[in-house]
Amino acid sequence: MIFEPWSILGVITIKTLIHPQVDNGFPATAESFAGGSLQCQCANNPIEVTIAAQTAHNHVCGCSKCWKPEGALFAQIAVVSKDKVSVTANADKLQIIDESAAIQRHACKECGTHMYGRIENTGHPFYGLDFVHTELSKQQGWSAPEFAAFVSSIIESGTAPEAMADVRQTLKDLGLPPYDCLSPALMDAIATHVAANK
Ligand SMILES: N[C@@H](CCC(=O)N[C@@H](CSCO)C(=O)NCC(=O)O)C(=O)O
Ligand SMILES: [Zn+2]
Ligand SMILES: [Zn+2]
Repeated sequence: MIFEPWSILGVITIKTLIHPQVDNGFPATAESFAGGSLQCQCANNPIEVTIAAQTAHNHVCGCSKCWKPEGALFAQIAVVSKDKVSVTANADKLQIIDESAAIQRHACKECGTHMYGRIENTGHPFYGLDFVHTELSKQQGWSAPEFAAFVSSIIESGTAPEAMADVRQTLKDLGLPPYDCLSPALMDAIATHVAANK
């Protein structure tokens, strides 16, 4: 949250900030968009990851594991088939943050930016999909965010529980329905996978 001095008649307005890519609205998905590249935040020799497809299920995520830019309350993250993801520059700078996590996040050793998250467990409902932060791309047209996931989890990273009503209302106003896990469509997909593998 920040205090903004654009008050009218001396009333100070408090705006809840979610993520720089959504705080002032966001462009719609470009239907003909077919991919682009992501760069880490190093000034020299940035890692480049090329994504040869449009992304899907873009969302803001409040979990403590997804990479967030400085000062953001949420991460913004989408999925794409892992077959469409390749490291095209400075791969030697990548390291896996936590090998035991379901989503293994490959991050820059120098600037800390997460470049892609990969699921190695072939039995995981989302095996085959990589998690990527399209805000790291100079191209425009990536799939637009659709919902907010793991909203209550921001409390784990220090947000006061009393702020949650404002956070949820801000997300609704932005057109990002808030959920405390994933969206109903993704939760249904997980449950369908579990049922099919009993
Ligand atoms: N309260 C926890 C939740 C973490 C969590 O379960 N995150 C999800 C979503 S990440 C992308 O949307 C998940 O699938 N995590 C698996 C993993 O990170 O390996 C917290 O905040 O940490
Ligand atoms: Zn870097
Ligand atoms: Zn997350």
